[in-house]
Order: sequence, then structure tokens, then C-alpha cells
Amino acid sequence: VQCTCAMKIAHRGPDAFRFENVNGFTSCCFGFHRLAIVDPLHGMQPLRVKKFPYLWLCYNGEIYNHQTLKTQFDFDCQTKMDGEVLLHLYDRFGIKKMASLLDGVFAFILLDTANRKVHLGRDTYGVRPLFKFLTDDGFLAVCSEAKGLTQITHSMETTATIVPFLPGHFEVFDLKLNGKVQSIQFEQFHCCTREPAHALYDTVEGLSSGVDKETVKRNIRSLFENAVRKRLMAHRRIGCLLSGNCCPLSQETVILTARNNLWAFGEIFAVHTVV
Ligand SMILES: NC(=O)C[C@H](N)C(=O)O
Repeated sequence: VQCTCAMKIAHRGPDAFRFENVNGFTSCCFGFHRLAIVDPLHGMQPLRVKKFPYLWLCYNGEIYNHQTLKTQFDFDCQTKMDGEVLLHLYDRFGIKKMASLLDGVFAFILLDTANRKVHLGRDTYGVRPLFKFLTDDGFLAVCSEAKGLTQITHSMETTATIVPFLPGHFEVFDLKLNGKVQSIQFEQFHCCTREPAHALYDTVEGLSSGVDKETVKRNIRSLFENAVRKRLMAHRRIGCLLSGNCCPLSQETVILTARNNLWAFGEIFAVHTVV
């Protein structure tokens, strides 16, 4: 019955929809509306792979460096999904390092039935939304929009609050035998004033030192191109880059970089908005 609340956010994913109960964990349920960006064939969620049958992942977002991480750590991946890398990273390094190695925009819930743990996390800038509903007696629900949580019913008499999940943080819960949870760790994995851990594996060309105008312009161009390039990981045939009031040079960079890096037969449209 609680699952029907997931229909409140049906507009977030027009491509596919799934409700799934977790085998042997009758208190756990996932509802997912998919906007298919990467691996349309195998990317439905909750994402599960043969290698880790006890892991259940639901996430919203794009992991720009998924390919780099797969190569770097020699992961044996079953799909082309960007999110699959989360499962391998979690298995190898644990939740904190997993979150800090991700270059992208994301909000996730990862259930580990073998260790009876639930993990939540959200990207540094909070680009992807995540709301949490938790009662004092340990009933947990999360959703990309608060409206998916307002009609959740639970055993407590007092109303539980719905709070946005803090960007750049992760939280770990113990999943008790009665299906309730207890928070055991809440930590920041990254803050925007620090160099991100994934920078170690970044492939952006070395920037020249010096503060003369030409060097600075070249460096800006190289960083900007890299920022566009890494976002071109979609398997959709039509993409749209929205640039808010950026100069003609960057407009041109966006279009050229995009055209040179398109996957398969895609087409790119840049829309320039002037604020
Ligand atoms: N769209 C998403 O948020 C998840 C994933 N990147 C996908 O392509 O399905």
C-alpha cells in the first residue's frame, strides 16, 4: 500500500516503471520511475548483478567517470550502466570511499541484505534531490521529491518530519529483524572546498601554469571542454545542452566538443538562454 506513494513522482521517469519487493525482506520495497539515459536494455532499477546478489541499488543521476573507474580498478561489469560501478566500488572499498570516488550528480539508496545495512548518499552540490522520512521508532522512507513521502502511513502517533538529505553526505542504517532501521553513521564524504578523491584518476590534460591572458584562456577552454566531454556519456540519440548566459566562445566549445564526442548517431542541440 505504501508503494502507491511512488506514483506521486511518476513524471520523473517516463520510460519505465517498477515496484519490487526484496526477497526475504518483506518490510523493504522499491518503486522506480526510469528516465533511461545509459544502457537502456539493462539499466532498470533496483539495479542488481549476479556477482553481488545481496545488493539492491536505486539511484538517480549520472556517474560521469564510471568508465574510468571500471578501467582503473579492473571491475568485471555485467552491464554498461553507469550505476553498476557503485556496486563494485562498495564491495571493494566500502561506502565512504565509494561515494568519494564518484564524479557525477547522484542520490542513491543501497541495500545490502547480506550485512543488513541501508546506505543513503547524495552528490557534493546536491544536484540530485533526495528527501528522507524517518520515524522515532525506525521506519524509513526516501524519495526524490517530498511529495512522495507526505502520505506514507506508519505506526507512530506523532508526525514524522520530511527532511532534505544533506549534499556531500552519506548515512548508514542497521536493518533490524523487525524491518525497522537505526542510523549508525552519518558523515560528510566531500565538501566543495576540498579536491575530490576522483581527481586522482581524472584525464583532463595537464594545465599550464602562469597567469598571462593567453594561458588563462587556454586553461579555461581545456577545463570547459573536459566538463562538456564527460557529460556526453548518454546513450540517447538526442541530447540538449542548456547553457545559461555563457559567452559565444563557450557556446562554440560546447557544440564542437559535443559533435566530436558523440556516441553512435546522436545529435546535439545547444540552447542558449540569456538571463
Ligand atoms: N536516469 C537515471 O537517473 C539513472 C541512470 N543514469 C539511467 O540512465 O537510467
